[in-house]
Amino acid sequence: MAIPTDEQKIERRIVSRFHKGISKYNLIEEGDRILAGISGGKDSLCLLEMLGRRMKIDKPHFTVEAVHIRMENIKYETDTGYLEEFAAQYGIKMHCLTTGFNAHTDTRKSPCFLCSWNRRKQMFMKAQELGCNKIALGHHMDDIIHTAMMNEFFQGHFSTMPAMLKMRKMPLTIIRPLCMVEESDIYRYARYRGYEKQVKLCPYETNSHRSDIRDIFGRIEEMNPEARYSVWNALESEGKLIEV
Ligand SMILES: Nc1ncnc2c1ncn2[C@@H]1O[C@H](COP(=O)(O)OP(=O)(O)OP(=O)(O)O)[C@@H](O)[C@H]1O
Repeated sequence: MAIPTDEQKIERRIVSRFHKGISKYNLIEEGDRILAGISGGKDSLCLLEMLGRRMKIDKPHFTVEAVHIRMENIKYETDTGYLEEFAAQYGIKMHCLTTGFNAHTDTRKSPCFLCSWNRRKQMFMKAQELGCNKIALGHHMDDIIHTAMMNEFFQGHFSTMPAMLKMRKMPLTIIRPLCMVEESDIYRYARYRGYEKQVKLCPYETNSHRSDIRDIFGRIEEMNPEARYSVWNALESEGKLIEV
């Protein structure tokens, strides 16, 4: 039997962790209509590829459409043609929407907050217009762990972005199917697969706390390579990964 290449090993690990996350947290059910949020970065492209491939497997039967949202007041140079073609490979329709916000109308809120709030709002509206019951986001295991650390150290509570979150006020559920996939695998897989890097020119993009936490957690993992599983188990045993 042929020895698997490094690319094949990473691919197998991503596919297996993607399936594990879906079944463990029951993220996809028969008849689901999923809208995937695609920024154009490696994580959401990987999400789209995995959903597209999973969709071809017989059970559960579900459908996927994708949405890419641009802010008219932010100089984002995403190649929408590339995103549409990428999605089309898997038989997925990509909707490209443009919206905007005025950072001067509410100076109490940061531009990042306003941008992400508006993006979410557009995503919810599009999902409802398309009759989707779920929205899939490309956050992976590292995002979920770093968020837990940020919430603990800066907000004073033990919580994170859950793998599944049922919205209370609308018939929508947010799912994070890459929740058990590690960022380093996505990073290497994206390079092997030649995912086109999108140019982000956000004038507000400074997320120093998050990148500091990433560095600190990297140090912790050098001390204990099992640290991520420890944090994950703590989140799971405290019921923080599913909100229904
Ligand atoms: N402009 C956008 N349009 C649609 N969905 C988006 C957009 N920006 C972000 N998202 C969704 O929100 C998730 C988290 O966004 P964030 O900006 O934190 O991404 P990220 O960690 O840089 O990942 P990615 O590599 O996918 O850009 C993305 O994976 C994607 O599912």
